[in-house]
Amino acid sequence: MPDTILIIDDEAAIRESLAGILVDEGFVPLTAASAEEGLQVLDEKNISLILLDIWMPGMDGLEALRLIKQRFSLPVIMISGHGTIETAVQATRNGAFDFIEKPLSYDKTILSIKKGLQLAQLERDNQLLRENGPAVAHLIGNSPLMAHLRQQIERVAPTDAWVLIRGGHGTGKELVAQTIHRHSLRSKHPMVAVNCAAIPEELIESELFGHVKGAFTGATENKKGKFDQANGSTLFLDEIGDMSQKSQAKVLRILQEQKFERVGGSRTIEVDVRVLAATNKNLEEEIEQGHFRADLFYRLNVVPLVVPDLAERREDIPLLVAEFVKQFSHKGIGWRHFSADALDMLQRHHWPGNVRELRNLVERLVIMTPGEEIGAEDVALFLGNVPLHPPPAQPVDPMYRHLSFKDARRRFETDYLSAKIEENDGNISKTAEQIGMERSHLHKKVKALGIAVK
Ligand SMILES: Nc1ncnc2c1ncn2[C@@H]1O[C@H](COP(=O)(O)OP(=O)(O)OP(=O)(O)O)[C@@H](O)[C@H]1O
Repeated sequence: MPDTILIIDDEAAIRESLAGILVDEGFVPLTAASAEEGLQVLDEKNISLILLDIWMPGMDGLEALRLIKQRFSLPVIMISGHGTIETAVQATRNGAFDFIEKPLSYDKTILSIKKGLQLAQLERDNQLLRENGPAVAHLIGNSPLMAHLRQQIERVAPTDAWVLIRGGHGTGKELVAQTIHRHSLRSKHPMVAVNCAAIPEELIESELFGHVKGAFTGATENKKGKFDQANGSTLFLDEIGDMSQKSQAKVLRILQEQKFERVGGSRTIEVDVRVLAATNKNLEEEIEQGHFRADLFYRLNVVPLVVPDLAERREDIPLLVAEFVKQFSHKGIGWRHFSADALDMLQRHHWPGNVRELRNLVERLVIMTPGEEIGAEDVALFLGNVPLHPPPAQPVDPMYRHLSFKDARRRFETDYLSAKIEENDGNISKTAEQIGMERSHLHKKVKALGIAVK
């Protein structure tokens, strides 16, 4: 989408010639004949950069620059016919990005505009990276379900299709969205994420679409929404099932026309945004109950992705544990290692909170276990009394398969006691003590079973 550049200059000839140059270079020019008019345009339009004359009747360029910088973070290039070093220094101090002199050189002006736009984009990206936290993790897991999901991601990522990601809490829906974005043509800008469930219903619209000053109590300034921030990039709408009907209607319109209006505003804003949406709600049920728009659901669900519950891909648990141990060790905790029994126990847990629950548990264990090895006892301590997924039933040992219960028991007792007595070199007292049995009782058993003692 082309950048819109605002030219504020009282000389009509300058405005016209600059506008012509800008059109030739693929920008959209807007013009204002005074600082006051320029400030008005800024309130109403989505401007990427300003060319601002210094000497104008009424409010001069330096004062306008001060007001603009207070309210917007936009690159401003000052232009002047009577440039002096002092005014240039003053303008830079007030936050001007560059200073060019009349008569304007075509090349210099375009170069300065391009640099200013690049810098603004870098600043926006940095801001988003700061807001969205550290670098994105990789999707771990080799189970057939994860391999299938990865294939689907690879197929859909480079297209511009909107995607609905479904799955339980903490299964990794946001990570899937990040992975799609990272493999998309929009990946040079950060993805913008919004958790619709975390924002009070009355503020969702303003958060997503922005608002104009005075739209509601507390709206003291014009504010850009997440759709503006994500222009040219990807917007991740988490918990889309929690969005109000009004917001759903607006999102549907963006999907169809890439247009929306700010809260309280009448101007239509065009954006180029790809939306990835996620939900753990049953949207079909929400539609039936009249809470979710069927048309939005069908438009979003063109490429449905389902992130499986962790309990459906237990084979991924050892890999995930290894990855999380690595992440936490980097935080200065030191290396830990999970014993085979501990991993087995983790694989039998039912994980209602999915990967997030596993990650939190590994973090707690890594911090709280003093030794290097984390054993099944440590895991049991932290998992508490939560019922474990029962281990799959083992087939009956062929040795007992055709015996009655009584004979199988006799066979087991004979084998077990013979082995234990041999281990203790035929010493009945030592054996009884080791296996927790009365000595006299063991004697009777040995006799009854006909075990030969050396
Ligand atoms: N396959 C995976 N590989 C590595 N880490 C994962 C994986 N899946 C999830 N995680 C991690 O688990 C945590 C939860 O994942 P995420 O936030 O993506 O889940 P979600 O489904 O969006 O959760 P919610 O439903 O609560 O919004 C994050 O720290 C994420 O990095």
